[in-house]
Amino acid sequence: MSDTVIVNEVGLRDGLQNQPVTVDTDTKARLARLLVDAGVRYLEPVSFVSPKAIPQMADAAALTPRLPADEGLHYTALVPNLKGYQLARDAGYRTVALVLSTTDTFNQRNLNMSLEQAAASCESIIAAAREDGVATRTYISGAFACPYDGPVPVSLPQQLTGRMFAAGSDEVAIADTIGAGNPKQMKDIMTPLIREYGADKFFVHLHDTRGLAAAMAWEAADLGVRRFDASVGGLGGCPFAPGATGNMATEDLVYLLESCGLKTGIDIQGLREVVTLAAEATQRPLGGRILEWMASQEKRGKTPCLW
Ligand SMILES: CC(C)(COP(=O)([O-])OP(=O)([O-])OC[C@H]1O[C@@H](n2cnc3c(N)ncnc32)[C@H](O)[C@@H]1OP(=O)([O-])[O-])[C@@H](O)C(=O)NCCC(=O)NCCSC(=O)C[C@@](C)(O)CC(=O)[O-]
Repeated sequence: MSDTVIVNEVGLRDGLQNQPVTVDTDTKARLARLLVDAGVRYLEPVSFVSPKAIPQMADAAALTPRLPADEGLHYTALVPNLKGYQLARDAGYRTVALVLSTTDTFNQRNLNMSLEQAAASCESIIAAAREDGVATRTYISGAFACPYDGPVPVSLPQQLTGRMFAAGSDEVAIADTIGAGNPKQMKDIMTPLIREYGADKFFVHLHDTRGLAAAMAWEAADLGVRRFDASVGGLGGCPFAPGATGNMATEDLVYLLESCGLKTGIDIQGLREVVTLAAEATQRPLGGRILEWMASQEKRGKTPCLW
């Protein structure tokens, strides 16, 4: 099992999409630069969605050419439908993230589609992307619980994952949208999926609503998952998922993984600078537990020693 982990930074997309303050394009570009300087190599900075649904993402096309172009960076754009896919492809994205939720209600609220319509829409996007040589990652949203209908059986995300792989999705991201899952559920969902498709096909996307994100991330890592989403400072949440608080903070995920011997290539001190700018831009306090601890050490005149 590899000890290298891909951490996909979704702060600029998931993190900023539901902030009451719309962060301007210039600041988003500065945040991206700081993230890359901190060692982040995978970023999901934009979504090509209806500006009426998510005004905070209306600058996706304008932001794209302003993102760092260093070698070795991997960008993903979230797309909710074929139109979004075409916009992302035309903007130059070589990987797109699709969204399929586990219930009719959630798909309806998020995409104005039934579950069946959303699944069929994902299938059309995947087919188009395959023709264009664009890679696809499909989010199975509400994999642990639906924000509207409550807990979902483990068979449901498994079945939708199978359908998306059968359609040709390159990867699947298992998402705990409202942070309602637990490590046992993680194990129950992921074990058969990993056995069937291989751990390297999966991302895990966690929200830390009830404080179990770190335990779930570690459970997934223990099962062999080496790809995670996270959001700097713990920004985030789907605007159409009541109760969705921030994503697992990138700095907490990095601390968890690195302290257990896995390699992320991301520097927590570097992330601190991103969090400072993100907090200023969103006008709210931000930061994971590890940053709180570091600040408390410094307050006592100590240099925080992480490892
Ligand atoms: C899917 C739609 C568009 C359906 O919305 P609709 O109103 O049914 O769409 P429509 O096809 O009737 O079009 C309505 C208008 O939107 C335009 N339009 C249509 N599509 C696009 C597009 N792609 N980009 C830009 N514009 C678009 C279209 O051209 C038209 O413009 P008008 O003629 O009125 O001027 C809408 O519901 C939507 O954009 N939803 C996005 C919702 C969203 O972004 N949610 C958050 C992301 S998911 C998430 O955060 C969860 C995740 C991934 O992080 C994982 C987890 O935690 O679970």
